[in-house]
Amino acid sequence: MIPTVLTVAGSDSGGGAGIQADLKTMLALGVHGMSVITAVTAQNSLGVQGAWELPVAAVRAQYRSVVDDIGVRAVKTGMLASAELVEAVAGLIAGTDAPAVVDPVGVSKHGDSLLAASALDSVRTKLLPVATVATPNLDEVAQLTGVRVESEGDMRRAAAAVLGHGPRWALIKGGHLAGDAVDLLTDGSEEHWLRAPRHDNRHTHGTGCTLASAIAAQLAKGDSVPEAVAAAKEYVTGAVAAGFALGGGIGPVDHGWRFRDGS
Ligand SMILES: Nc1ncnc2c1ncn2[C@@H]1O[C@H](COP(=O)(O)OP(=O)(O)O)[C@@H](O)[C@H]1O
Ligand SMILES: Cc1ncc(COP(=O)(O)OP(=O)(O)O)c(N)n1
Repeated sequence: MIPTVLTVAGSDSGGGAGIQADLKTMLALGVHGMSVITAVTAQNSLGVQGAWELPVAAVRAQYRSVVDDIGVRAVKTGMLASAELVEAVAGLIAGTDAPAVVDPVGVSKHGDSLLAASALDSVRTKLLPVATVATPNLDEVAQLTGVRVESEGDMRRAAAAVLGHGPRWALIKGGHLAGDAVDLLTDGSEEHWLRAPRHDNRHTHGTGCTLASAIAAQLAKGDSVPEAVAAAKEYVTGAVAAGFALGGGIGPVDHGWRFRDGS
């Protein structure tokens, strides 16, 4: 049977990040993607023009509809917007027997806030403890732990600080550093460095959502966490290399790159 994966995230009307990126990634990796929408954004290549949260009851109802009937092999979370939604989703994940990939989305590439400042504490104390893998970028590491990463050497300290909040694994994404695109995956005892060439392509909208969804898809197919992250890194690297211009600003990564080049 085709593995099922659930994304709990916000909608990006431009189709490059959020729910739309997640479902495209899941299709590309051969799993059945399903969604719980937490917020709707009016968004394009230039930034976020508006955002509206859904009521907690609507989020809970979507989650229950999917999990109680269809079932999930992995869950991925993205934009959760408010403390109330973070806490509700953390509670739902705690009651679900499936690995959870938590992308603690804080701010978009354009600098638009996607999470209320008042929700940070709930992310630390409620959401990170139920994560199988947490995938913060460097801005999110700084927001959540106070650790500033300026070089690869700082990434171990960042990972230790994230693990201190309870996820089983931390994946520190070095996408915002100069040089190779290097990420660090660790559970506190094993350490895996994932290194890929940095593609000199400004069309990188959606990298974080794509990586987290790819990890969830691979976990649903039965990979271990290190195997899932390695496969997801390969997928996102190809998607960044093939990112394309759309609108007047930053275009999306290409979720369909494997179909287009025939590999
Ligand atoms: N220009 C790039 N070339 C290759 N890989 C990249 C590039 N930018 C980001 N990545 C990779 O994309 C993934 C997402 O990282 P990042 O962009 O930091 O996340 P976010 O979208 O949450 O800010 C990471 O694996 C990172 O190393
Ligand atoms: C609705 C929504 N969710 C998440 C994001 C952030 O996506 P990310 O993959 O981190 O990509 P960038 O925004 O950094 O390009 C978003 N923009 N919208």
